[in-house]
Formats: sequence, C-alpha cells, structure tokens
Amino acid sequence: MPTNEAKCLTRGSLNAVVTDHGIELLPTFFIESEKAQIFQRANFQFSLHCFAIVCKVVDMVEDSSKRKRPNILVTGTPGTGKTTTSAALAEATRFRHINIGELVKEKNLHEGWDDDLDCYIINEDLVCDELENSMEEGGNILDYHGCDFFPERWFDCVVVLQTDNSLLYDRLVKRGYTESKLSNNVECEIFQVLLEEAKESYPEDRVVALKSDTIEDISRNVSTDRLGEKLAFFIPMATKLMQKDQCLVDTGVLCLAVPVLFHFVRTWASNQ
Ligand SMILES: Nc1ncnc2c1ncn2[C@@H]1O[C@H](COP(=O)(O)OP(=O)(O)OP(=O)(O)O)[C@@H](O)[C@H]1O
Repeated sequence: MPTNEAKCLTRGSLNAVVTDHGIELLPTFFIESEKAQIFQRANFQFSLHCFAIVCKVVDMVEDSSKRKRPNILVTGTPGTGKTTTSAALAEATRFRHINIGELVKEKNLHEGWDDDLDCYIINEDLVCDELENSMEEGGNILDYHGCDFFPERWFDCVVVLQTDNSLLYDRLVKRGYTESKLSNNVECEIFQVLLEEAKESYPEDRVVALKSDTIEDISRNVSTDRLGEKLAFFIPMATKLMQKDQCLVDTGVLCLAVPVLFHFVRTWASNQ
C-alpha cells in the first residue's frame, strides 16, 4: 500500500477468505499508516485471535469515524454577520454555536490586549486545545474572523460570509469602529482576504461563499430551501454519517462472520 494512500484514506474493507490453511484476512482496508502496518503484516491464520481481530476491525471503523455530526466554520470579515448567521444555524441544526472571540475572553485564551488592533491577542494553541474534544465529537458551529490556524480535519464545511462594502462600512460605523479599524476591515472585504484564506486552508469543495447583505440573506442561507441547494448536508449529513458508519460496521462484521462460520462448519464436518 503506498504510504500516501495509507495516510489519507481511512476506510476500505477487510475480507476473510477460507483457504487450506484456515481463514486468511485479506486487507483492502485503507487505514492510517500506523494501523496499516498491522494489516500489511496480515494473512492472519484463523485462530482464537480471530475474535480479537474482529473486535479490532469494528473498533477501527468506529475510530475512523468518531465524529457523528459535522463541524462547520462560519468565517468572514467582522460585521458580515457570522454571529447572527451562526446563531440561526445553531437553532436550525441544534448544533453548538461557539463564538471564538467570546471563548477567548471567557477562558483567558489570550496573551493580553493589542492596543493597535483593539482586540485580544489570541493564543491559537490554547484555543485549539480547548476545542479539540468538542470538535472530535462533532456538531459544532465555530464563528471566527479567521480560519487558518484551525486543523483542517476539524471542518466538514467552511462558510465564508460576504457583504457589500458600503453596507459593511455602515455596519461597522454603527459599531463605533475607529477610522483605521474601519478601513482595515473594509479593505479586507474588498480583497476577499477571508475567502482566499479559507481556500488556502481547506479543500475547495468544503468552502462555501455566501452573500450576507440583508436579513433575508441570512434566513435564506439557513433555510431549508437553501439547504437543498448549498448547505444540504447541514442537517441530513449527521444522519447520513451515522447510517454510513453503521453500514461499515455491519459490512465488516458480515465479511468476517460468513467465512468464519463456513470454516467452523467445514472443520466440524471433517471431524465427523
Ligand atoms: N445579513 C445581514 N443583514 C443585515 N444586518 C446584518 C446582517 N448580518 C449582520 N448584520 C448586522 O450587523 C451587525 C454585526 O453582525 P454580527 O455580529 O453577526 O457580525 P459578525 O460578523 O459576527 O461580527 P464580529 O466578527 O465583529 O463578531 C449586527 O448589528 C447585525 O444585526
């Protein structure tokens, strides 16, 4: 198995075949490199260990798909509506809304205040450590105006909100932003900095850019009509993932159980 394949693929199948020597497990299971080594040495003869192997396979299937629900990152320039959209999305999906700015403040995940930028200097490592368990579990909507320091594996979808420059300007003025903060953010929007960052940090097919000019845009972005078009997997994906996981477990067990049973019958018959 080529190393790159072993590294990036985590699923496949493991077939048990009855031979003259007993049962051999033939791995076509694409797994992480460490686990791959176990199976590269495969051609396991059937023995009492077989039961342990079956358990291991089932464990691995479960392991490789621990996340039963997707994680979504909602990003964009400040003022594009991340918090408003994430809150609405959380209500529609029943997922957890995590506002990174709030989390940083609440849990002290920063290295002090930056007077020039007028915000906390966040400690990215502390933030990632804080979130790791929840992200592994899935079902999170992260809301932050940056996206390049989160692990790529965390997200199934990265939504980049975009707002017309003059509308954004007005929103930020209403917030009382200083002139330099205003122009920084509007420039950031003009040059689509967040969209570029998202495309560089995540596979393109996971990145969705959505217009967020009006309240109607927000409701359209999280409505079921819109789900059918762009975000269809937000709600159904959780169910699909669970069905797929169950199916993989079932298939793994079935692939092994049938030949194992056959072997027992054959051994029993030959002893008669
Ligand atoms: N699509 C929209 N249409 C109209 N108003 C909006 C829209 N999105 C956001 N707003 C308004 O703009 C302001 C900022 O919204 P919000 O806090 O959701 O933005 P944000 O991107 O999360 O900002 P930040 O990054 O600073 O937290 C709020 O007053 C909100 O009501």
